[in-house]
Amino acid sequence: MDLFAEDGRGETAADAAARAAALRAEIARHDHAYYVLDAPTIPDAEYDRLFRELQAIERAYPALRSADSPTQRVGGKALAQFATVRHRVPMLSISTETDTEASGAFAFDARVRRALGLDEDDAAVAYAAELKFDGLAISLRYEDGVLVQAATRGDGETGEDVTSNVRTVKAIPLRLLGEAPPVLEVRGEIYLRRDDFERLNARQAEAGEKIFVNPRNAAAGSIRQLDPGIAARRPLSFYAYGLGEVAGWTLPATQTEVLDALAAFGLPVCGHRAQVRGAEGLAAFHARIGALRDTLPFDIDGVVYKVDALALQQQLGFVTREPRWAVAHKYPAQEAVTLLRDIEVQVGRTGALTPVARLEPVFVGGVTVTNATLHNQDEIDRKDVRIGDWVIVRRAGDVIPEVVAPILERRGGELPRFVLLDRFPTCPVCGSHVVRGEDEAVARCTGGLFCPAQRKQALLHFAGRRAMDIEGLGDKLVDQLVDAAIVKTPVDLYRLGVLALANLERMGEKSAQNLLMAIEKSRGTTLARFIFALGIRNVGEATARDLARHFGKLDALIAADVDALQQVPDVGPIVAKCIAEFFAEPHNREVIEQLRAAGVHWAEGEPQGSVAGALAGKTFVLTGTLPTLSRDEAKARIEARGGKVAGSVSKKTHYVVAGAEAGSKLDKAQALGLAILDEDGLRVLLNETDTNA
Ligand SMILES: NC(=O)c1ccc[n+]([C@@H]2O[C@H](COP(=O)([O-])OP(=O)(O)OC[C@H]3O[C@@H](n4cnc5c(N)ncnc54)[C@H](O)[C@@H]3O)[C@@H](O)[C@H]2O)c1
Ligand SMILES: [Zn+2]
Repeated sequence: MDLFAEDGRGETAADAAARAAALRAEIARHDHAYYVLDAPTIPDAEYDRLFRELQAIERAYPALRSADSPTQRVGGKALAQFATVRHRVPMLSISTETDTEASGAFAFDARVRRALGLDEDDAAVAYAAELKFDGLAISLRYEDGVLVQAATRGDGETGEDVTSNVRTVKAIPLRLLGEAPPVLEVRGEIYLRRDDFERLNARQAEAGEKIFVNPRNAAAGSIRQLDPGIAARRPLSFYAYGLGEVAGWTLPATQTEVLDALAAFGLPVCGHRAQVRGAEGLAAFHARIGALRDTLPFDIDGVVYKVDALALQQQLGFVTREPRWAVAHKYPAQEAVTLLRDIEVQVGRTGALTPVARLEPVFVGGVTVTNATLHNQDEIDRKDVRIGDWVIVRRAGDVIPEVVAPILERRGGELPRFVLLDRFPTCPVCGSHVVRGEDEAVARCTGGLFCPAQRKQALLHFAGRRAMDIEGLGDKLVDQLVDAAIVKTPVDLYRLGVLALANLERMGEKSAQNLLMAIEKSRGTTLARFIFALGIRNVGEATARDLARHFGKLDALIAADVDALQQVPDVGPIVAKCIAEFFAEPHNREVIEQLRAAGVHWAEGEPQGSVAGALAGKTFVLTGTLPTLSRDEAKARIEARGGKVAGSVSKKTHYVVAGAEAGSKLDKAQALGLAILDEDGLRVLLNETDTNA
């Protein structure tokens, strides 16, 4: 027989029963993922919607309200691996004011006043207003001032004994300050700061371990670790916000004084709290903290209002799982679900391609978000995000919105994996080909000389003192020239006239003339400088010099394959690949041709070939700082030619290479009358100075 047929609602009641059962099953699944596994699969806002729907059905059909409904109890469940702790004073949940606007404060105040039997003539109620920390509730039991036990909330009646993990949290005192009572149970929240969370996740990713969805789950996952050694390595924080069992202590009269007392015992109590009066006071606090929220170093999901007087709290009491004297007043959620419509890329100043998610617009963290970063291909693979997925988007603080994870249960059928290089074999900005090094997470546009996205960076490098040395062509000028589309590639510099410059802001005739002269002067250069000026990835000044010496002529370098390039001392497979890829891009070769046609020139030489063995049997000692070579570079060069580098000066030393601030080694070398070289002298010996360098 249909249980609900007799209430006259027939179909509807049966439907409601089916819907309630489905919701309970779904909520139970999410509770397990959230409270037991610390790995939710949907954002809290989504969960809250399901929960409220179930509450609404149960209100309409009270017969459906079963003891096992998630609406009737506090969420968690103890992990079997931990010993259980019976809470002598239950740890409850807090009801949530669904309205995120100021009116939420008025609704709560009205309920409190009604329950206390106050009318309009009665004075405003005093409240303690606090932050709602987004972490894990914990109960700390101090006996005679010593921490003896720490427990999670669990189902509110029994929690998990996590004492050894909690002992590793530095913010939690192991012994209270001052005259501590025989028994004092402190309730509070263990949380992770946002920066600590980012660092933790970066470390987890590097070690190939589980990535946490948000700081709350990371904090909960850390405290519910079976190995306290792991908890100890997680930088957890703590704030106290209330009391559990207390014995041998006269309670203060208000929540405000309770927190003052806890602070005096040496427990961390958050400074963002206030004692306020009436709904207006609550609403003002909500607004003030709302404006501050993004700048806080940790996540909050709202504020908590508590009736300040403990006597009034007692009078108000509890309903099922929640006290009547407190409420959580939330802010717009920092996580939301939306559809991932497409993945595009953004090309950075250095040519790095960053995948960007194009989203169905969604309101999250107080703004409408349409784009979110996906970081790089590795992240996309790790999260297994695909175009067409429903995804969780997170925007917390001032951080760029991020796609956290796809909701796999909502993936309709097979979606193709996203492979950046397949989708973008060429740069969307300039059409040059895109490569990704084996050792690199990042894909890059190879059109360094040509790509508009890389223009400013490329020009600044080209003009640099150690490259083409164009004096006066700095940041601001490059910005102006590029923004006004006067200069697109370095070739345009050699086509500049006074007229084009005259239109620029803050550019007098004198400085225009000077700049043109500097550009003119740079036409005559060396091959080594020119190669360096091209801005080939991983080709620094020293490598450019090696390449110039080894190949002698630019065309020989352009024609060299990866094997030929690796014949050059210090050029390994990665650098060789970067060079080959650069010259393989027709856009780059075009710009080089145009530069030569514009009169940029250098003396070409003969290839120097291998220089191995030239310094065989010679011993060097390095001291002080050389102008361009680091200690390691100098050593590598000497050794590449068969020489030896020793640590101390003796009669057997052949050469001492001395740079700035050389110490006692130089004195000793002088005393022994040894040959002393500066960097230029060393280069002569290394056969590095010829017309090309
Ligand atoms: N995404 C999911 O799958 C999923 C599943 C289950 C629960 N949830 C989320 O968990 C929350 C419900 O859990 P809940 O029952 O723990 O309620 P709650 O977290 O909303 O509120 C109660 C808790 O607030 C904390 N709190 C923070 N600051 C406080 C302060 N100043 N004073 C007192 N308490 C303070 C305490 O830890 C307390 O246990 C909801 O936000 C829900 O969305 C999400
Ligand atoms: Zn490009």
